[in-house]
Amino acid sequence: MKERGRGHGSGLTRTSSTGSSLSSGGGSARRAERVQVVVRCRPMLVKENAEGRNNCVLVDTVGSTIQVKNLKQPEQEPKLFTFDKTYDATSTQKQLYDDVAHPIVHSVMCGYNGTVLAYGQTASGKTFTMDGLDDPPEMRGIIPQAFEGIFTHIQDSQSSDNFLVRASYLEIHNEEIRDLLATGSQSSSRLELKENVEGNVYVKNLTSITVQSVADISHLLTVGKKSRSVGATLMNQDSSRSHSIFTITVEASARSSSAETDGSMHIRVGKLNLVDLAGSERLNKTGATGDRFRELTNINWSLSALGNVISALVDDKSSHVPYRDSKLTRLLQDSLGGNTRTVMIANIGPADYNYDESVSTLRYANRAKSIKNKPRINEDPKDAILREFQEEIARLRAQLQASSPVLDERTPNKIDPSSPSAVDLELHMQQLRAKMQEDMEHQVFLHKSMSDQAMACIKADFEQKTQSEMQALKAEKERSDEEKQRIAQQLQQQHVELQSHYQALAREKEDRDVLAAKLRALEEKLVHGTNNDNEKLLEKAKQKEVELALREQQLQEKENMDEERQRKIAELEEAQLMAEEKCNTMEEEVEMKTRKLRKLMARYQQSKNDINALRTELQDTIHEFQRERADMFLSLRSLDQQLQLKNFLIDKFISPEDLTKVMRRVHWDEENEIWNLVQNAPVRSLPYNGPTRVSIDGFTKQPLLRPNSAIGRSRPPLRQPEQTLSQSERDRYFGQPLESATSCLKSRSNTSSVHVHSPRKGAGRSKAIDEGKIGCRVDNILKKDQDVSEGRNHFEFGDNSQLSSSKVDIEHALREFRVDNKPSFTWDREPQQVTPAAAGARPKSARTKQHNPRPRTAR
Ligand SMILES: Nc1ncnc2c1ncn2[C@@H]1O[C@H](COP(=O)(O)OP(=O)(O)OP(=O)(O)O)[C@@H](O)[C@H]1O
Repeated sequence: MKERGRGHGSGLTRTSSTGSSLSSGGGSARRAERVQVVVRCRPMLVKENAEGRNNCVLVDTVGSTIQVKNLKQPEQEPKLFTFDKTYDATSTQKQLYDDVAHPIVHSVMCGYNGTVLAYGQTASGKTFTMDGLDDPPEMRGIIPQAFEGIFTHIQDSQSSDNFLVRASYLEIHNEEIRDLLATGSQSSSRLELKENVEGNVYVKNLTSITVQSVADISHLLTVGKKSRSVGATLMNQDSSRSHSIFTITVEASARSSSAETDGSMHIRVGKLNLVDLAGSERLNKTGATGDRFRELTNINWSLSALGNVISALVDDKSSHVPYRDSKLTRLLQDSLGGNTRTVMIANIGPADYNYDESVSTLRYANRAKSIKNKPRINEDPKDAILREFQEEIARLRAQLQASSPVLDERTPNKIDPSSPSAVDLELHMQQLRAKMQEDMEHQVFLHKSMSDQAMACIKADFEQKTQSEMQALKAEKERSDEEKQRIAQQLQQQHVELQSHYQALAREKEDRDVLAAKLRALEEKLVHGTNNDNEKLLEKAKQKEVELALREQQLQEKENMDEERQRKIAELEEAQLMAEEKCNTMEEEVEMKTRKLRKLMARYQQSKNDINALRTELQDTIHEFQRERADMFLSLRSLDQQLQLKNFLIDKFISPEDLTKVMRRVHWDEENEIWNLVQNAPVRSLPYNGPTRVSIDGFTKQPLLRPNSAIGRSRPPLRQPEQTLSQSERDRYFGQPLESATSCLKSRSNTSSVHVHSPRKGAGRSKAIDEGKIGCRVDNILKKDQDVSEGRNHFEFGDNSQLSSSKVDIEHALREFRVDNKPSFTWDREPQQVTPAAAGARPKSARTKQHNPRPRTAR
């Protein structure tokens, strides 16, 4: 795990996953359980009501069935489907959450992986079900309600339990994975899928942010939603053009409390995937063009890959599950047939004009019902981040304790209290002086009353005494001066010691502050339970477990009862038949046989009905298949046209030598599924004998064909651009000035116009194929806008640094071309003057800009 800075508000922490797998580690084994499938039918939209659409869906919420009637063929029986639960237009967001998502959220808090996946046609209510509306609160969808569910669970847990909650948000748009929480330049970069040693798929460098509250995680959802690819379609004003996955990872550490366990701390890691798939749409129904066309092709492709995975999972004979067919199926690998509790919510609309799509959605969902997963608790996985955090917190705490201040021990030696201080000595001398003064005054008083002799005696005595005292005092003073000096030295030394001690203390305090801040930051990332009432908690946990067990039991019982009922009916019928067979009388026999016959007739009728139902189903499937085939054909045709355009451009503007050079350097990047130009690559030996056309997939050679001319005009020579290019040492793609290409084009334009066959005409296409124009590919043309109604094709080019100068050449040339349904391309003699027809054939932006990068997806 790699820290990438702080996020919003109260301590969100960004991390990037580098392969953490949640399903690793020991886990308690569980029996296989079915993917739960529920269906929600939204109410009629205002637009649909205004258009006078009829309702063709009948939802039975009690019997969990749903019937769809084809109002165009009233004689046809309605199609009946049974699911785990069905919800009609009156269903509330809370009802959906409580029934469908709450059990999954609860499982995630216990260490299971869980997935809630919304599937359905465009505008069927997937985003409404998953995200809902912010206001009023009861309109919030499953995702915001799950946030509350998770943090309420944490609050209700014991205060000794620690939780680490992380969130990530990604979208798959046009088969590219984008990080919806990334900031700056990273937000537009596409991410790679990786697989770790345990075979778990993860997204490399996906931002994962630690959150501490509902507000934190809701903020992430809001931020991510702003970056999501959304666009208006004929059917939905705010249609999601990508599949989105909001993932919440909850790591919980709790002491095991059961009698069998040792009471040690365990970490459980649950991962909740909240998936809002992009809506399926028929290509011919939406009239999508340009970017929308490309998006739709990708959406339908990945949804059909998901359908194939579902089919393979429920088909006992199938030994291979094609998870690798799309990014979506790879990311959902664990949710479909893996270690995850999964609920699929199939959304449909009630309007009759969506009959086909609704039936198709219900069929898709019906198949998913049979998928079996094997969820298990992810206990003590090796790579749990919570464990790392807890170990780090313990280490920091120990470090902090060890470094607590020990001021007393380290205080420098105190001054010896027995040694007389200089102050005391001064005081002592002053007292002595005062005493001497007093003595002298006393002597003067005595002197007045004594004889001279006595006086002389006393004086001599006094002087002697004074002298000796003075000497003693002097000696004392000398000692005191020495002492003073010693004390001063001692004081200075102590001062130095104190200084260094204070410095050490300051350093220590800084270290402690850093440690404390680190500890605080780590502790802040964890969320704790707040409940200390153990008995209440245990009771609550038990109650929840009982509820969960009850739910499971009810489900199991329902399944068992169905089986039992079927078995009993068969047994009774058998017994009745046996008893009846024993009847002796003719009458009884006749009666019995009549009954038998009736029964057989009933069975026959039933079988007939079944066969009819199967026949209808087969017809529906064929119908559906044909529709899909038509869609596929449309996309194929579009791709074919693009291919022909690229071939045409290669033929006209890239010399065979250049092409050979490029072919020697191109390399297919398996991982990213793109072609790259490898610079300084060892040159592959490729025999080249004169003008050659090369196809990417085999370096086949064909004689170079000069371009055809328009009727009545001479054919343009290829020699001049060839010469220009052959004189150049370097690849034309790296640095050949634009002017040379332009002049080359101009000189070619002086000769004549170029005539090629329109790719739309069958004869033209086959001729192009005959002439070997198909077979080359350059992937620098990024957009083709097909305006079918006007019968024109627009071509635009995007940024591709590796082929930039070649792209500019081609773009420049295209500015002078018009491509339309007529069986020829017209190339004006004067390239700067675009004919009115050509002007109509190109979007304005493409004509006015020299370099026209691919327009960004609308968000
Ligand atoms: N249960 C519902 N109750 C009321 N309105 C709903 C319900 N479900 C969907 N809608 C409305 O239907 C419209 C389309 O819904 P939504 O955008 O959720 O569809 P979608 O399936 O996500 O479409 P797309 O795949 O194009 O993104 C929205 O205006 C939404 O408010």
